[in-house]
Amino acid sequence: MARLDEGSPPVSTTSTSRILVDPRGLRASPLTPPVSKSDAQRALVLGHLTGSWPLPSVQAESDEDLPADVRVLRRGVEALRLPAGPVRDVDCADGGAPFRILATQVAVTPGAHVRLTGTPRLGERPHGPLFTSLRDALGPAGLTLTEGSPWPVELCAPKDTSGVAPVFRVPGAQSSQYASSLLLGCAALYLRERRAWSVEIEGTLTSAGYLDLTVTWLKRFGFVLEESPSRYTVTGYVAPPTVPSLPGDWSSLGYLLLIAWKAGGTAERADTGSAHPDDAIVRLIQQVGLKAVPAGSPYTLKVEGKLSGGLKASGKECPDLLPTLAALACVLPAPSTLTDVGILRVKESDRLEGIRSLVAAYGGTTDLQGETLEIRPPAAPPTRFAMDSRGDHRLAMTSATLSVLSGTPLVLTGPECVEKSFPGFWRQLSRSGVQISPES
Ligand SMILES: O=C(O)C1=C[C@@H](OP(=O)(O)O)[C@@H](O)[C@H](O)C1
Ligand SMILES: C=C(OP(=O)(O)O)C(=O)O
Repeated sequence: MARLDEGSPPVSTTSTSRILVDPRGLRASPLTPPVSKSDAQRALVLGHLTGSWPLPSVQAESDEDLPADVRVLRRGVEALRLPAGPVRDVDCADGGAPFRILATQVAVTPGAHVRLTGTPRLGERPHGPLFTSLRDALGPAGLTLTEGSPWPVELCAPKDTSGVAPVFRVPGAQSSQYASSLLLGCAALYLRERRAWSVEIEGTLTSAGYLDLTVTWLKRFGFVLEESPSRYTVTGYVAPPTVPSLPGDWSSLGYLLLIAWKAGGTAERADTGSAHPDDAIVRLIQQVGLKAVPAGSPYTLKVEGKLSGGLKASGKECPDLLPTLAALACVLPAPSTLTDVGILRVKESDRLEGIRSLVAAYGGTTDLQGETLEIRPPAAPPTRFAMDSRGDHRLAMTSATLSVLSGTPLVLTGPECVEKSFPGFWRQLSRSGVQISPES
């Protein structure tokens, strides 16, 4: 598979449609995020493995608000639930976590034969260490995994894995999704074989909070684990009394809390006990004078305060919040610093390059030293700015958030990509009085 190296050219946009985002008539209103795709993906796999299918909490979501990545994962699991037979095709679209999670689930489903495909961009994101880990552990039992260029990725699962050593080894750099995917595989293998299966992580784990989220979901569904910093072992299972429900998405709440602050509104479905890494937004905005406080109704927050100083945040802790925080950095009175930004290069687009382009489009400047990006806001905001989403949902929503925070109209190319994690984003923005219109 092609590798993404530093300096790869920006990915061209997948859509040429353009909208004008005009934030000059803001009004206070309640804003609602979609269900969290990271939580829903884990819950869907675990519901499938433990007999909760269809998963009630995903069924309860309206179809139009269900993130595309959740639909991808659900389709993949449905293919695995069909009787063994012909090869099944599953299109993973642009979903990194769905693709990586499904690859392992196919590999651990006895006799499954699945061809996974996706966008060109998904194909060039790194997956090799996960494939190597699967081949090393399950190859001796008969797993075959073949890669096209880049698609399809075709897996043929062994019928019996009871004779192999019960451990997956995987590097922690590049993506936590490898380890999360393999740990969900351990849950499947534990249930089938009733023997402990482990994931061993080599080196430092990036985005560690997402593996913690996987562990939390395994426990919610009744799995027993032994944990050390580099080894996670599934050792037991006791069915819980009820099937856990799903929280709202903290990555989406990142945009909505900032928009709610500017518009004087509220953000709903904000469960601070959800264990999602992006709930860090509540703590991080305190650095610049903002405070998220309960707004009366359950799980509802409003944001109070006046902007001051600059921000510091790390891509190791909350990679998906960095674009949002970069938008906030553009309207702060002092420079901000984002550290460990290298991971952003291998997301749905080269987000490091995307953030730098957005800051430049808004008139600010950036300075990249190694893995540290300094963002300096412009002395005076532009009267209007333009941005191309490059097919990346977070760049689209981040650009719109900057438009709202600064009161500056935005011409955005490629707005449809929000579908991946937050299909109702433009509807929510309209509720805050933002005018969205086609731009020719
Ligand atoms: O496991 C997950 O659900 C995710 C893990 C993170 O990816 P990496 O671990 O590749 O940084 C995050 O960026 C992604 O949006 C979702
Ligand atoms: C990186 C993301 O997702 P994934 O890796 O699942 O494509 C994201 O949603 O920002």
